[in-house]
Amino acid sequence: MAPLIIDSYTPPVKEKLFTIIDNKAYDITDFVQEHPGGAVIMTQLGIDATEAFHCFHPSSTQEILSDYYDAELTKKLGLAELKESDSSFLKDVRALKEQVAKEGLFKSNLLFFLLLGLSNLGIFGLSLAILYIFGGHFLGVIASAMLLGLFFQQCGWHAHEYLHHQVFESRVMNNWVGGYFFGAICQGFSPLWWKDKHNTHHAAPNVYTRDPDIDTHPFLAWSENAMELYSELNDQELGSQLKKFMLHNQPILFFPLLAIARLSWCTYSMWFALSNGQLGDSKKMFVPVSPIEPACLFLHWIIYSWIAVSLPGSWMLSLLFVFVSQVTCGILLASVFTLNHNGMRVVTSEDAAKMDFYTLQCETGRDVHPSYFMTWFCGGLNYQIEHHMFPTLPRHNFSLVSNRVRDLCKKHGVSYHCTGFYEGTMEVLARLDRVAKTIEKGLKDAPHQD
Ligand code: HEM
Repeated sequence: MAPLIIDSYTPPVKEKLFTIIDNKAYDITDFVQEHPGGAVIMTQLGIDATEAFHCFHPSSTQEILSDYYDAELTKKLGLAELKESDSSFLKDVRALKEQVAKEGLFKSNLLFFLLLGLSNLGIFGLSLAILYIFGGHFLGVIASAMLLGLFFQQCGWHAHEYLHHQVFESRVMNNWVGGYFFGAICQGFSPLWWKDKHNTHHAAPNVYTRDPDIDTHPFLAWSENAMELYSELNDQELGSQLKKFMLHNQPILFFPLLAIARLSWCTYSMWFALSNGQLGDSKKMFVPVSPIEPACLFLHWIIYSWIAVSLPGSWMLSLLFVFVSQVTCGILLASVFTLNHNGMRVVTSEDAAKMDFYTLQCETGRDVHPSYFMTWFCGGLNYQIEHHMFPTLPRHNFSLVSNRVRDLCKKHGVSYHCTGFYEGTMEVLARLDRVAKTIEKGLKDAPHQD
């Protein structure tokens, strides 16, 4: 199943950073620090990046690719002898992608996205109207704040699809409407922080140490591989005791943690935007952040604070408004988000290198049975497998390709998991429980060092 036979050629070129695109090797040693897409490029070092490359770039990037083509590297890699990928699944998915493009399914219906955006702004308007009329009563405040939480959640989905370039052909328009407007001003998330994290997740979903979405230690451990992170625990230290407590109770702590997810993402966003993409970590790769980002984020917090403090009742009602809107959004966003991959197979980098790009995407993703409500509520992310295979496919066309993806998976014996919202949530909790128990047992059985 291995997509390209590059492993055996790796040793002579270790000193260079390279990646393979369409059977050619590119020397990206000096380019990685300047890469406009940031650190995601590091997930594709020394491996076949063909699919990832075509997923993320406009066709214009192809023109600058030749600047990095390395004849010497190519010679060392013996690329002349490289044969085409031997994964029949990969070939079939490429053919499906061509067919889907031929049918025009990558083209978005702008009216659909306009109505979707307007209906969500309607939810915001309703939240404000309730606050205006019933803002002096705690029930009115709770109802308004819950609607605001729903509005925030839906803005997250809008930002997601625009920043995957599903909507407009113009990347600039997608970045403005989805990134600055829905993402930063309405939702309070930095579009670049999100892209940096989310695109890395797409390039390496559920790959241990590479996918930032499963890097939730010490709050939640998603795979037994995380055992190594607990091996140094010392019962005398408060920090260690706390980590053990979190691990032991992770299925119970899961929902309270979801509730603070939004605040955590907003904090990271602001930090990312103000630290020019480095999050205070000097080793993190530089991502140039436009000053428009922090400006939009400040605007978000000014408008939000203004709404909260201008409530007619006491300051307790203002606090209630903030609390309920944050918790509602955190739970609504994260309960969908965790269903996408959590509790599904987690692989090591070595395992991932042996899988082709699409097998990795299918086997680590979970679909949730679609209905009009579910697809709206999840922002189309209930078609997670299809979304990962074709990230630029607009939400309204997922249903037109999902059967074909499922059939291909069946034909090639690749896992395709689709379940209900409740059953998926139970799977996530069961995984948390199993991982916690396995790690605890491993720690108990490990020989003690004196
Ligand atoms: C030599 C190889 C590469 C070159 C020359 C290159 C070049 C670029 C350029 C010019 C952009 C800006 C595109 C735009 O204007 O929208 C970009 C963005 C990006 N690149 Fe690369 N890239 C390379 C490899 C990769 C690889 C291997 C990955 C993936 C895993 C990757 C992921 C991305 C992502 C996620 C973005 C951000 C896209 C967005 O803003 O929506 N790149 N790259």
